Amino acid sequence: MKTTLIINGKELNERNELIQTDIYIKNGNIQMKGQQLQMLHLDSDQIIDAKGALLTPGLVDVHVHFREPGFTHKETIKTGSLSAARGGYTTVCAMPNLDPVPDTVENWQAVERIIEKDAVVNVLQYATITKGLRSEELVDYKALKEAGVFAVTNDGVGVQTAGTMYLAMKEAAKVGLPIVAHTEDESLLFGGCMHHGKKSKELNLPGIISATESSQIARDLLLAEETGAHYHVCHVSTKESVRIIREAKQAGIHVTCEVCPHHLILSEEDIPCDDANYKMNPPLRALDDQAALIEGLLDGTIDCIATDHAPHTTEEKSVSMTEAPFGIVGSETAFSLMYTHFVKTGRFTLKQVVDWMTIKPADVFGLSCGTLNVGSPADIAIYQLDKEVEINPADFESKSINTPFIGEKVLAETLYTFVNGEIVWAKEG
Ligand SMILES: NC(=O)N[C@@H](CC(=O)O)C(=O)O
Ligand SMILES: [Zn+2]
Ligand SMILES: [Zn+2]
Repeated sequence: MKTTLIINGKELNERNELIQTDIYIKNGNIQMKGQQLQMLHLDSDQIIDAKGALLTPGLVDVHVHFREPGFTHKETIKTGSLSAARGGYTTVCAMPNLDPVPDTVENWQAVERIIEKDAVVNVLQYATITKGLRSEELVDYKALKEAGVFAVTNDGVGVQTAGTMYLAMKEAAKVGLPIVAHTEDESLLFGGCMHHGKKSKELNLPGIISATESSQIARDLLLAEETGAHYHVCHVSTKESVRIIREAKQAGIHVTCEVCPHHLILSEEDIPCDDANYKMNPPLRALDDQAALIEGLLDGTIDCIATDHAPHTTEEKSVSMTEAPFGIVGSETAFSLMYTHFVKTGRFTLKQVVDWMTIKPADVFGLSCGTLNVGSPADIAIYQLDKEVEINPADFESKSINTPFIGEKVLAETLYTFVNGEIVWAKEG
């Protein structure tokens, strides 16, 4: 195993100050941290000069779609994990809307084997809440938990019946599995492809009302209260969702939630025309929703930031929003976009953004990652904060390029990503 010395890095302290830091990596762990470690003449196989760049814990993304097995023309575990690495992510949680669906120990272990073989970052694979993602039969939570599953979700579809969700929470709670929910009441969908509001009227496209999401969260919060389950809400997008989650937290219900960079940065007003690269589920909402998400992060109602990296082919995305699949890629641009839009503009501190993308998501599921503490695995991202680069699909590691942010100039470029002390991604040159 290699030993590595990273010199001339800058690490954030608790007061959001950048402190000169060197990191010495041995046996895959952070062995030592401090200033002028070079003076100690440690034995090191390689020295990486960070040249004043930012060192953060490797980012943690609790919501990605890697499409393998089943949809490998969109992404694979290999390309998805490389894409995560390029964004500075070192631990990601992969959604189970796959084929075959990981709804049994056997199917879940089959995905695990591909992860073991191909993933360049740590990938935790979700199992499902129900068989085949249908709101009918529960999966065997006890067997899945014993096999090593950390949480279950039907992401991509909502659990449509309250009875199924109630039983799922009751059974999952017994074995300590969090229920992670994509909340969408299909009876309130009415064929919508974007937020029901100003823009859907302007473009004359069918809208999705906010209650399609929030009413199912309301139902589930009460079921979580009843059952004591840990209930985590995916990609919160409406002001009503934020409000009821805030109230639920105050009432002591065990609820956590995530928000995506695109819902923080964009609103329906930013959709220029019928362009499917602006189509994702949940959709870009109104300006007051966007404001509520930002406020929700700031007051702790929203726990963390997750990308919902959802690759689809260019062909699938070159049709009308009414026809195209929902979803945009996000792993490679998340940190740069958050830094550029929120830190550079003074709306969030760098420390807040880093925490929401590292230790906070790790804490939601009790994962032992997301820090640069001595003794922890050397999962590290190095970012050059001050250089502007254009988001260019030619640079993407992902198989897919479906994002509305192409062509945007952003700061905070990833220079290196380390997982267990090994470089898994490095900027060329
Ligand atoms: N977010 C999306 O718009 N799409 C996701 C499914 C999901 O996360 O709901 C996908 O799998 O493509
Ligand atoms: Zn979803
Ligand atoms: Zn998703």
